[in-house]
Amino acid sequence: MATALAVQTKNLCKTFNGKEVIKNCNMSVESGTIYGFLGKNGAGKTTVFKLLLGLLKPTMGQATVLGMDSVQNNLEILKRTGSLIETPVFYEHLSAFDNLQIHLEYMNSPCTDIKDTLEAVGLFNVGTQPVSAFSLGMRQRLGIARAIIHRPDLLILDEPINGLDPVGIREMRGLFKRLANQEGLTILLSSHILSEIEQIADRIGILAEGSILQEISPQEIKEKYPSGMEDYFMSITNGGVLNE
Ligand SMILES: Nc1ncnc2c1ncn2[C@@H]1O[C@H](COP(=O)(O)OP(=O)(O)OP(=O)(O)O)[C@@H](O)[C@H]1O
Repeated sequence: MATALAVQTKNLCKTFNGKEVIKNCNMSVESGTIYGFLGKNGAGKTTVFKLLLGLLKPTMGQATVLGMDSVQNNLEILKRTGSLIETPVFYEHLSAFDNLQIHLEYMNSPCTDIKDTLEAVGLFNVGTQPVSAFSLGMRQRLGIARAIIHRPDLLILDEPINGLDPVGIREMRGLFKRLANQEGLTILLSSHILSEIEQIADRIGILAEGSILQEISPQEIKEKYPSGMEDYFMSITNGGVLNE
């Protein structure tokens, strides 16, 4: 039986000012799985995320997200997707609760369990304190809460564990796994923390200079590189040669 794909790109290309940043990028993300997106700084991960969300238009090629074309159906895609891209922006003078409420109104979502969502991301007892008083990690947690609160089908998270302490990283890992395994969400996330991607991802995509070099499971990496993810990453992004 064919597996449903939540995300598929075909020869996706994006050029900025004559510079080809995304080049014939072909990726496939199966529904209900966690896909870890790896690549060096500047490889193009955030650009791919923006193309999937319809926030950028491809120069060539196509992205299909939840069965829809990223350009023609970008509003519908945005409705059914939760995302955390770059530094999240909030209404600074308002509380976490109020920020989420405004987001729900904007998304026209019937969801009302704001308190539960705040608890799920570990924002207990933040009460009426304004977001301007939040630490970096608290802002990241609120960004994740905003991405999940309207019950999306797809989560696109750009470096979601940035700024989180070890407890927060473990909590978010548990949350993402629960959302994928129990609620069937598809999660596409990037991180530079290889061990985190290894622990959480069902499948890993390696982006280098705008193209997908390989899509592979953590299990396959373990078999091919018993020395670990770091050696795998160094080798694959260095043309198959290990950088000593
Ligand atoms: N709006 C833009 N205009 C011009 N160049 C851009 C624009 N957005 C991204 N780029 C360039 O595209 C390349 C890829 O950037 P991108 O942010 O997608 O990489 P990344 O893989 O997410 O990097 P990092 O891991 O450092 O976050 C970089 O060279 C960047 O300078």
